[in-house]
Amino acid sequence: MLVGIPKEIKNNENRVAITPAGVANLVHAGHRVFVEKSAGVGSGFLDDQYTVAGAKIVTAEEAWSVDMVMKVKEPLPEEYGYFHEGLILFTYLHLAPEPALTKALTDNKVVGIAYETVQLSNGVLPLLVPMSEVAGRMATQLGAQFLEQPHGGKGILLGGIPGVSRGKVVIVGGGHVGTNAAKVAIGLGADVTILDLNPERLRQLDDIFGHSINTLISNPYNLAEAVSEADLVVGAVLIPGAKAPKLVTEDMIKSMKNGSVIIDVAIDQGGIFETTDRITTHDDPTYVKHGVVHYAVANMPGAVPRTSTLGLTNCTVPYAIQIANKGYVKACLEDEALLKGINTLDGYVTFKAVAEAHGLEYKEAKELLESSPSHII
Ligand SMILES: NC(=O)C1=CN([C@@H]2O[C@H](COP(=O)(O)OP(=O)(O)OC[C@H]3O[C@@H](n4cnc5c(N)ncnc54)[C@H](O)[C@@H]3O)[C@@H](O)[C@H]2O)C=CC1
Ligand SMILES: CC(=O)C(=O)O
Repeated sequence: MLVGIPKEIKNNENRVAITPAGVANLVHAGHRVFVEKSAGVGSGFLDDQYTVAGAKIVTAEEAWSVDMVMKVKEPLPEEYGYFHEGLILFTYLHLAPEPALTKALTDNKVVGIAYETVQLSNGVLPLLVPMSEVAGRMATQLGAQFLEQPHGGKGILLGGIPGVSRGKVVIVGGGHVGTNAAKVAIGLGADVTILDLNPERLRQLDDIFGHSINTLISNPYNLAEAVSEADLVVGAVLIPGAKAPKLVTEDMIKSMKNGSVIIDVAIDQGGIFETTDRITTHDDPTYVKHGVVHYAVANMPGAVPRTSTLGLTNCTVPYAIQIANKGYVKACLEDEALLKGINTLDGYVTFKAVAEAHGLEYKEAKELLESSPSHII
């Protein structure tokens, strides 16, 4: 199979979908790899390293004229023109809040396999986890920074000092982002509260962190109370593949003190705060609404590309090799986790929550794959 790796074009997105080691693995398995010129530079990988590993350095157009494109972020409108029928696109897609991208993929009959919906039988999302680890740790780090007065915050140190109280961090959603945000917040000495809908998850968090955290079941009453007292709120809720629920209302934001900070990590799925009505960029990451600093960058790990590229590709490349070796039909029919990653196929939306988000017809990927000529042969 011919695999293409375009350079990412999103604002300050310096991750790349493959390392030279990943290229060597694909080449060793008998595949060809086209890497767009300078695609890896932001992550510290030079064209020469890719060449030595067996890749060919090409233009953007050539990197898209392949059987399978591996990317990091969802394609931007400038890239839709490269879509072609039967192209396998293996990347984060986040289609629920993206009607135009969903249409471009279905109109062009692209096989859209989304990293974020590949799901193991125990519910874990193996290709989202590494970036959630990064974004969760960054969320507290960034929150602490934006609480500093020169960055628009109320001017508090999350850990306090002897004789002065600690800052309050409220984390909504106790999954991978939430747990990693908590680790850093506890390390800084903050007063940490985690809300989750799932009591079993709260039990696990209690076992992990003990008395270093407070746990609260997530409901509008508890959320309103916790948010009103918080210095920093981290939005870390996920319903896989679906648009994020707007759990924190505008009134709750109004109840926060001026100079408080919210970090809406879940903005890639639309965000959980009613007031994060737009995505921000690493160039201009915050805006102030009702006196509260809002951060809503949808590619947070792009700011630490070296760590993120290594962490992401550790997990994505083994799946890419499966797809390249077997073809997507066989690979997805033989691996339930990968099958769940298919969001668009043969011109249809094949992920229920995405179809529901856009009012489009839903078709089961398995059915379409089983009736595909390459399966029948
Ligand atoms: N902005 C960015 O750059 C990045 C964003 N993300 C996003 O962060 C979000 C969270 O991801 P993960 O932590 O990996 O998901 P996860 O699945 O590990 O955790 C989500 C948690 O939310 C909980 N939850 C669901 N409904 C809830 C409710 N009503 N109230 C409270 N908790 C609720 C679940 O029980 C679960 O524990 C996702 O949207 C993900 O795509 C991840 C990485 C980077
Ligand atoms: C998960 C995601 O949106 C990211 O890593 O950018």
